[in-house]
Amino acid sequence: MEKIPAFSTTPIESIPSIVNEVRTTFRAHRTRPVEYRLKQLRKLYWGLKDNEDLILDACKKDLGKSQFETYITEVGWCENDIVFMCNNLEKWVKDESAPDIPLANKLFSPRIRKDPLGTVLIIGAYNFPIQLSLGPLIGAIAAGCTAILKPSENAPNASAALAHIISTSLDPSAYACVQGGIPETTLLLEQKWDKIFYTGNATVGTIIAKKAAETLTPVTLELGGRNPAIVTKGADPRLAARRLLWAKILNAGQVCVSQNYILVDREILPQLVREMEAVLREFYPMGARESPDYGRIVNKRQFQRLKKMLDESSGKILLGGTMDEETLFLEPTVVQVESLEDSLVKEESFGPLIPVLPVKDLDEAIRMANEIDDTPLGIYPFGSKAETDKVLSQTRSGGASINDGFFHASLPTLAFGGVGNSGQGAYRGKASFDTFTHRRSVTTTPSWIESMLAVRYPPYTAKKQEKFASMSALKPNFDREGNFKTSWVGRLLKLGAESGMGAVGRWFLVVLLAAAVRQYLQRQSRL
Ligand SMILES: NC(=O)c1ccc[n+]([C@@H]2O[C@H](COP(=O)([O-])OP(=O)(O)OC[C@H]3O[C@@H](n4cnc5c(N)ncnc54)[C@H](O)[C@@H]3O)[C@@H](O)[C@H]2O)c1
Ligand SMILES: CC1=C(/C=C/C(C)=C/C=C/C(C)=C/C=C/C=C(C)/C=C/C=C(C)/C=C/C=C(\C)C=O)C(C)(C)CCC1
Repeated sequence: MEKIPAFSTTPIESIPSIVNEVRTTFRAHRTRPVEYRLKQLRKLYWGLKDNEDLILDACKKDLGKSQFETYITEVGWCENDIVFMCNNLEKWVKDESAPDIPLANKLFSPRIRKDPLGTVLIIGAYNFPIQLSLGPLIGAIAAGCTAILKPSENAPNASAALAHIISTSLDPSAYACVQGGIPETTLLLEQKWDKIFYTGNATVGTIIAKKAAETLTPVTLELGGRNPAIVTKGADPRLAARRLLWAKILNAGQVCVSQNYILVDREILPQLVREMEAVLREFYPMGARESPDYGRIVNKRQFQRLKKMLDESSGKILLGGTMDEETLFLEPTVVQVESLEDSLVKEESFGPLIPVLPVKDLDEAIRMANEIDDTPLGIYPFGSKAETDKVLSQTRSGGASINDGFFHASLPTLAFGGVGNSGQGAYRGKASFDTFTHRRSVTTTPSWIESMLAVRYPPYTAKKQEKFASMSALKPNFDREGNFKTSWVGRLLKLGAESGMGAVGRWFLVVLLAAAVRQYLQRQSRL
């Protein structure tokens, strides 16, 4: 197996010229042909495949990630993403015919062309250092952009592995990896970009959005959130315990989309905790510390931040609570918390801390969730269909998994992104292509149509305006009170019902009535 190269920051003075080179390549239109893009994606696939061991080793060193987790969430994930892109790209790059065009305007062949945005900057985060860096890069390549990737310096081995894979697999004049932390990223942000794609915390997200605004650069922000899980009285406590624990022990809880706290109906709290205890024993029969499947906190800074959160909590530890700073081990820890002001609820933990807040009913749970964070990245209600529907209709979030912890985020081709505080924009699957693509509206005016277009030219006359209105004015189907207006034929056909479903119901009754009358008449004629 090849050794992971040592992490070394990219020399600051070289950054402007690296950016300049990829921008020049974009301007030379080299990355536009779909064949070029496919070739780069295929090469990246093999770059990953040939370096799987390197990546497994890097993720183990950076985050104590098990081989299984690195495979399903990082290397296997990205390989599949590339194959999916390659299988669909030729279909997606094609012009789309524009929707909602009146028949006469079809003569101008209105269509949507898919243009690459240009030269883009991708800034990755440490917790899924491969997936969160390569996922957007795969989208950028597919869209025909050139790109600079800046992986997180807080996963230094993964950053070095990525730099190696990118420099040996991809066209170096179009794609480059800049390694480093704040000074390097700050200088990168000084350059002109056509899009910045950032994954990480909201404080830095704000810095990036402000900097991008100076040059009207579009941004995608994949941020965090205080994601609630809600467990109602009607939920199955065993199922909720199993699913929510899995969502919090993956990557030792360093998952943007896992639940930050659980609102649980007071009545079933003891059952839920009992089930959690049993599930943890099943997952880790020798304890989490001894398990080769359980990861570690990324570094001392994050470890101390998590320890402080736990120390400052006035909650009661129900399960777990052990830790070891030397090895960055933090046990999955369930804490019963009574206040929304508690340190474990006020901030995103981004670690294996699991505060549970007892609530009196679903209404209280929804009210609390909206008070804590009204636009989290995900929401996870467990309960009956009526209860989970109610949660969806009275909250907002980037995504949601009903009766599960972040299942929606484990589907690789489902668009993924936040809303409000948890971010803007989305990617994965086709959305990764779309997020780096400009949908350019294009028409072609045929020469032979000129005489018909004369109506648009001066001198303007009332007759011309009348003609134009007769061709283009749409008739409203609503009155001055804002009510829907149907013609008498429509009203007759709908048998006076307000809605389509109402009309179906009325027609059904008419048919039933007619059948009954017919049967009655037949019986009468037989007598
Ligand atoms: N929505 C998502 O997909 C997603 C994924 C992962 C993490 N997150 C969120 O990110 C947070 C954790 O990640 P993090 O931010 O601690 O990761 P991090 O420390 O890896 O930082 C993220 C990136 O920001 C850069 N950065 C840091 N300070 C900067 C500055 N001053 N200027 C410019 N760039 C700077 C880093 O170099 C890094 O590349 C959590 O809130 C988590 O929920 C969101
Ligand atoms: C199809 C059949 C079946 C179905 C089987 C199914 C659906 C199995 C599903 C297994 C799953 C979902 C495994 C889970 C994998 C988890 C993954 C990939 C996690 C990913 C996590 C990610 C990407 C985290 C991201 C974090 C971010 C972005 C921020 O930090 C049967 C078996 C039911 C019947 C036969 C047919």
